[in-house]
Amino acid sequence: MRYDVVIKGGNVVLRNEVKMVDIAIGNGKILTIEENIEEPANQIINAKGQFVMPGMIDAHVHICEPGRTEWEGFITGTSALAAGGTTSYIDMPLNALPATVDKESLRLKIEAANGKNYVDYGFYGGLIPGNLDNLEELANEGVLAYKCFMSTCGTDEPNDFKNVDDYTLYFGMKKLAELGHILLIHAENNVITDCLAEKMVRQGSVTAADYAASRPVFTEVDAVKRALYFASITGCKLHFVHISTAEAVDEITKAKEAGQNVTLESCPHYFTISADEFEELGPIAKCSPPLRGIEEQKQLWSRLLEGKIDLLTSDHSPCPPEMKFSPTNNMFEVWGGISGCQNNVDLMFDEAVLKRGLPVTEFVKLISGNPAERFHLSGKGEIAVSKDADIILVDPSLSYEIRREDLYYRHPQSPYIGKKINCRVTKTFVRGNLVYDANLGIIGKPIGQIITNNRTERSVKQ
Ligand SMILES: NC(=O)N[C@H]1NC(=O)NC1=O
Ligand SMILES: [Zn+2]
Repeated sequence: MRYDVVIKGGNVVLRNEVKMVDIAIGNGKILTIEENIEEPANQIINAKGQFVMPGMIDAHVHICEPGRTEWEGFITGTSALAAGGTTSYIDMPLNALPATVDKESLRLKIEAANGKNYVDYGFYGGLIPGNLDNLEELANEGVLAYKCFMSTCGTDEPNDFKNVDDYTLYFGMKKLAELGHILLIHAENNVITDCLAEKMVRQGSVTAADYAASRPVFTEVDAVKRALYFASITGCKLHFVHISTAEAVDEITKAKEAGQNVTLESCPHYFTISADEFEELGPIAKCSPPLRGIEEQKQLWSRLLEGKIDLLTSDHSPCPPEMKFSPTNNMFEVWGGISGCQNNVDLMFDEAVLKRGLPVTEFVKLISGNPAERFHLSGKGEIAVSKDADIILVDPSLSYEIRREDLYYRHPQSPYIGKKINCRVTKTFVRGNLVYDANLGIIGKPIGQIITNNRTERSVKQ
């Protein structure tokens, strides 16, 4: 038979081993994995010396379309994802307008996304005060899970997202437990962080260090513990987003060991940018929870290397440059969110695998296998026969410097500009289609397809 693509001679990262084998692809699927595939193919890729692995599944991305497309749109955001070695992502229910909190707003998202994605995509629904009765319709329309904020969020703009109160958190969990769905939680104690922020601003303490001090470690840990308790009595499955402290990881690990259905993610910036560097970089590196001190960062690294972190995600949360600027250098006034989704794979492969010796099979679980399993993306997350051919090539000997002009974001800003990375994503295939090549850039039309929560088959609505 004639294959569409054969990837030859790479170090292929399988579930539990790395093997030098060829991969044959047809109809978007992996058809054969063998040494020396000789059958003809329309496209033969020489992967010698490179790692061939499943593409990243970035389970935490904020595409701000519709409503705030000037912050980040599907075309620009997913170009960046493809260039960074991501082949699927899940879009957060906030930062677009309206926020994705009911059937109508989800339909607007689906409509806006249609035909504009270079990689495959799914959606989260939001849990906010007042939408308990909309959770089921969101499930029926195909959301992959739900997200809520325990810290303060949102603006006064109509239909923007809102953080939960404890009533909504508890009864939202009860409802989602009935629906069998996962609730993602941004865990920070809003009362304490808001009061500390107000106090800091009142006394004119508005530097990066002051901002970080207004969101201390214990405010993350406290929120994690409260959510775990609510989940233990409601039976809701939880996933904690962007965990920034070892103590929070430890609380979640204890709950897992006690039998709770709970997972957690962290993001490259918590491992690669310290609080001191935040002070030097300024607003571009502002996020919440804030970047932590070097000692905390070391502890977080040790948790990652011990296998206690389930997923790596970007929390790509972009905005226009003017929102990252304060004329009075007031760190509390600028947007909290880091543009980073183009440098998940290379940055963390460099830091975790090349510099710290994390086995590449474990790395692949963090970026692909675990998110696929957690969110039931059944055709994805692994290089295996019959899986989608969502495949990336990573050259471990190609170093490069991140330059502004190479970023595909709507606004090419990133705390990583100028950073040298000791490996490079050279090709990205989505269901067998080459969508990015390091020498050619983004290739062809946006071919990304929607992934819905139909658990038996992936339904494609395009
Ligand atoms: N609204 C929004 O994107 N918030 C994100 N930004 C960030 O730094 N943390 C978040 O949760
Ligand atoms: Zn986020």
